[in-house]
Amino acid sequence: MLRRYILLNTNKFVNCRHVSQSMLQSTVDEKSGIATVTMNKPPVNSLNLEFLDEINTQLNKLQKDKIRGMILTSGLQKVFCAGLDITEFYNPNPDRLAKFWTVLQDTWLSLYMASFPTVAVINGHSPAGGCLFAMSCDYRVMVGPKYTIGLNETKLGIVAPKWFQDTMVAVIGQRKAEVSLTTGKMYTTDEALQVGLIDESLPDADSALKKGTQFLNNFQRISPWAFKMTKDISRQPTVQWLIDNKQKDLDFVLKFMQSPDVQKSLGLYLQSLKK
Ligand SMILES: CC/C=C\CC/C=C/CC(=O)SCCNC(=O)CCNC(=O)[C@H](O)C(C)(C)COP(=O)(O)OP(=O)(O)OC[C@H]1O[C@@H](n2cnc3c(N)ncnc32)[C@H](O)[C@@H]1OP(=O)(O)O
Repeated sequence: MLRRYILLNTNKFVNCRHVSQSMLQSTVDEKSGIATVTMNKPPVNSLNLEFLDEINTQLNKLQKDKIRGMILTSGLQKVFCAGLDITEFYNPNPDRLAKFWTVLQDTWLSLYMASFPTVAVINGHSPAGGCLFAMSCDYRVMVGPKYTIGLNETKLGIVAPKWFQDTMVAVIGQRKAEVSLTTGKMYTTDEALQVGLIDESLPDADSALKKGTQFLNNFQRISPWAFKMTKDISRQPTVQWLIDNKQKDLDFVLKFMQSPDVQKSLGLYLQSLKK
């Protein structure tokens, strides 16, 4: 269904096609063909099975609609995305955990290999899976200086899977990624800019959205086909492992997450979050 829609929040698009509205709001600017996808799952945009499924469905729809670019951002006050929903891992139902992990794999492949250019406007904290989503976009603009971003899995007593790690290596390089991953480092906006984890830092969400749009406008004069082929060649080494090893990756997660030591660490971490 198409209807005129004015996006509330900080984005000020008029003349937009409203694509969907639930935990995810998506609007397409009719003139530029740029979609703004806003995650809106209070309190922290944690990625559970249903939310991931919705994100993946939306990404596939935008691809079919042949949009010219996408901004991924958050509708929440101070969190871009808190990463994977830890309750999916704690005392899990194995069938649900398997579905959850498979949808995560598929969503990451859809985002990382999107046929259109993508920008993450990181308008809040972005730990773990939130950082993965941001790193999977083609450009990152972060609102500073008070938010943090990074792959903090070791701090939870868990391990970032190979494809999370490879995504970080592709952005900041092997050495910096190794130190960052082993220490579970959360970077401030300034540190993230210095290390190359983000491309730009802006003082407020409005200017960050403008910057993101400016980046996407670069592609007005670039053939979508040339863009996609170039991105595929550049990203193929990072995605190929997961494409070839989806079942192996899933089996490992199922085993790892059901081990008593990991469950104990997760329980303690969840408790500390509640405090
Ligand atoms: C082989 C490998 C196998 C598996 C690999 C698994 C990989 C996992 C990658 C991940 O993404 S794990 C998730 C890691 N995420 C985090 O560590 C983030 C934790 N959260 C925070 O640091 C903070 O919540 C925040 C900075 C994002 C926001 O802070 P604030 O605005 O102060 O909110 P609260 O901390 O008060 O949280 C509100 C509410 O939300 C709950 N919550 C927060 N994060 C999560 C989460 N990721 N999953 C589930 N629930 C979360 C928190 O417990 C609070 O709940 P209440 O019931 O107390 O309201």
